[in-house]
Amino acid sequence: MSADPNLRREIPDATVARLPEYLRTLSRLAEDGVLSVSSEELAAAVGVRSAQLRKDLSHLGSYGVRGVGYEVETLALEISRALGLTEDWPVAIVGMGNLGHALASYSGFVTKGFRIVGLFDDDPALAGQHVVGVPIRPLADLPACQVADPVSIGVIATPARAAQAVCDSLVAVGVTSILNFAPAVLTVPEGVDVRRVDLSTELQILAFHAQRKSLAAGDGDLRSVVSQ
Ligand SMILES: NC(=O)c1ccc[n+]([C@@H]2O[C@H](COP(=O)([O-])OP(=O)(O)OC[C@H]3O[C@@H](n4cnc5c(N)ncnc54)[C@H](O)[C@@H]3O)[C@@H](O)[C@H]2O)c1
Repeated sequence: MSADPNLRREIPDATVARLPEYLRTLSRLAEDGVLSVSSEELAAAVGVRSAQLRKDLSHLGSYGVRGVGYEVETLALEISRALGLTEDWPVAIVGMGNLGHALASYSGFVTKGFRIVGLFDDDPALAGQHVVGVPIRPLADLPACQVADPVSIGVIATPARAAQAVCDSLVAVGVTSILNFAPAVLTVPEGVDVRRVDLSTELQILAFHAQRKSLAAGDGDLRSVVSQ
């Protein structure tokens, strides 16, 4: 049942994208005192086929036990390890407006191994304020902070027009993982990973599917509204 850390790099991206969902479900089961779970039960709870789940978990070297299934805590630990969540990930957030405040205050980060070590904003009115015990500093302080407590992951929550410059500042101090909330496409050197979170894209995809369902149900009114 143990996962070989060397297998990490061989886990397909599509599987990696499903692992957080498996982990979330396993954590809920553990909280409910469930000790073991079959692949069918876990797959149903997550909303994937059980063959898919078994294949995903086999990439971690985790095959379960016939007739018993998977031990909930062991599997949760294996997935956490595969995702790198058993390590400590120091995070800096740049842009401490509405979104930056909400992200910094989200306690779920802490329990998943992400530790906020730096909060940055160029608005002098925010300088010196504390969120979750961390002071907000101007971005010019980033290099000094990087020496004191190096950042692994940078989160960009500034307006789009500032995002590339902020990204460059993060890359300049050696940050190689960036989560970008700004609606801007960032250019980064090789070896730097950028993931973009875009709520409006997700909403547009939902709207597309909602429209499809309405059209399939013969809702002619919506068709005329959409085509205007
Ligand atoms: N991805 C999503 O789903 C999602 C959701 C909401 C908002 N957003 C985006 O997140 C960003 C932040 O949104 P918000 O509502 O928090 O905006 P906001 O205006 O409340 O906050 C932006 C903050 O960035 C700071 N800032 C601007 N330029 C900076 C720079 N060069 N260096 C450091 N700090 C700088 C500003 O002083 C401000 O405090 C926007 O780009 C917005 O479009 C994304």
